[in-house]
Amino acid sequence: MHPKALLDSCSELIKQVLKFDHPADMVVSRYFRELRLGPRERATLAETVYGVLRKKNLYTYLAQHGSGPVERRLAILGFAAERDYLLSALSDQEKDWLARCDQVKPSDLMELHRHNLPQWLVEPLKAQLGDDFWPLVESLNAPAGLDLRVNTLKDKRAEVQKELAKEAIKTVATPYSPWGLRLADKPQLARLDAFTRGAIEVQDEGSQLLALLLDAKRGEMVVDFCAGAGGKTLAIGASMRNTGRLYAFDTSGHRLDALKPRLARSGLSNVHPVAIAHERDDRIKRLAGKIDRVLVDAPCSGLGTLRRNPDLKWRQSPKAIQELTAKQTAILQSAARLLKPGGRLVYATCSVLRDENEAIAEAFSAANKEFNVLETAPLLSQLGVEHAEKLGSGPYLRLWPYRHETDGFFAAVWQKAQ
Ligand SMILES: C[S@@+](CC[C@H](N)C(=O)[O-])C[C@H]1O[C@@H](n2cnc3c(N)ncnc32)[C@H](O)[C@@H]1O
Repeated sequence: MHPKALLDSCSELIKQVLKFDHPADMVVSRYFRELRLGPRERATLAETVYGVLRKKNLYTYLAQHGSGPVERRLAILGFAAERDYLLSALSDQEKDWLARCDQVKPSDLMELHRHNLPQWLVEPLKAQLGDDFWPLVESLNAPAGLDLRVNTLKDKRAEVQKELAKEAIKTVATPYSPWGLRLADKPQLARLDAFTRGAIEVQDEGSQLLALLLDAKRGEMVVDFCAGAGGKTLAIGASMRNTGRLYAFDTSGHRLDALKPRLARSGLSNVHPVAIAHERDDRIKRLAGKIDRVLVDAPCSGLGTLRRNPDLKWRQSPKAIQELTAKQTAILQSAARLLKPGGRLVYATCSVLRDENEAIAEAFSAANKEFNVLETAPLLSQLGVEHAEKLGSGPYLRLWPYRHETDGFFAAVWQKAQ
């Protein structure tokens, strides 16, 4: 594609994404379906759009000056390709403006243009993180790597690693999860035999650790309360060695449908997907007091996944967080009713906000004296995780992209009294 046409496409896609009426990944995929593009052009388009979302405050500030439609100026600033290629698409006036933008130093900028966050997010993060605010911001504004989870029902991690190496795919074992492989690049995975036979799934190491914390065992009755497309369900089913019964609940039948092909590949037959109307659905009530382990991977702001979903910081709001916390509290309370005496409850989110994490866990503990908090670090050590003490914050699991190279995650674990 000619650079001028590619830059025009970038501007058009940025215009669509910045309406924020749909998630960015959905808008990008729809655009790709409509236009016939090669893989390199797709990569440039997607990286340009994501780059603009990551640095929206800075680029909007720089784009105040210059000429032409603002989306075009944003596309020029974020254009994810060689500089010479970009310059060949620009007018002389645009080249001059870009040269002036290049001369702006970080020290000339206001804080807002350096952290690229909405103001409502800055105060809670600074209060929580202190000096770690800037390392967190930098890590959230960088692209994420790619992790795989090896399905240990099918193969051992070391064997899959060798198999991938034969396909020239370099990986290293993830430092904490015993099931994980971290990829050096982003190869096409769907064509690999390891993928089609269900030996690997894409899953961030942090997500793997949440499933590990449930420690589901052979023959147990287990519920994944907010199973979605089943990323964690698959890991839990494998740790149950395909025995017992694993209910995958979700209010979205559409998401549960996406679990089905993954289940077929995984070789699991102990998983029972159930679309529920809400967290007080009668089908859940029938299971009250009968379940050994329950995972609540709660609907949340997703602010721990900004490396992958940078649009979320612009699509969330204090009001949305308030509504989410009410929902999280209600779901956790209903899910807890499922547990047998002695059973384990895990509450998890991919948010970095205290309100969605510690605050929910503390309120639950205060209102439910029969549930005792278990410290996550010793639990993970017992499960073979090395340096698990680095993953804890008080009794809870807290993962941060700048410390652990995972998305931002939280988990609290309780045991119901006998
Ligand atoms: C964080 S996502 C789950 C991701 C999934 N566990 C995974 O590992 O891929 C949260 C899920 O909660 C579901 N959800 C929202 N409200 C719910 C409710 N009241 N009861 C059960 N699930 C709910 C959403 O549809 C969404 O799929």
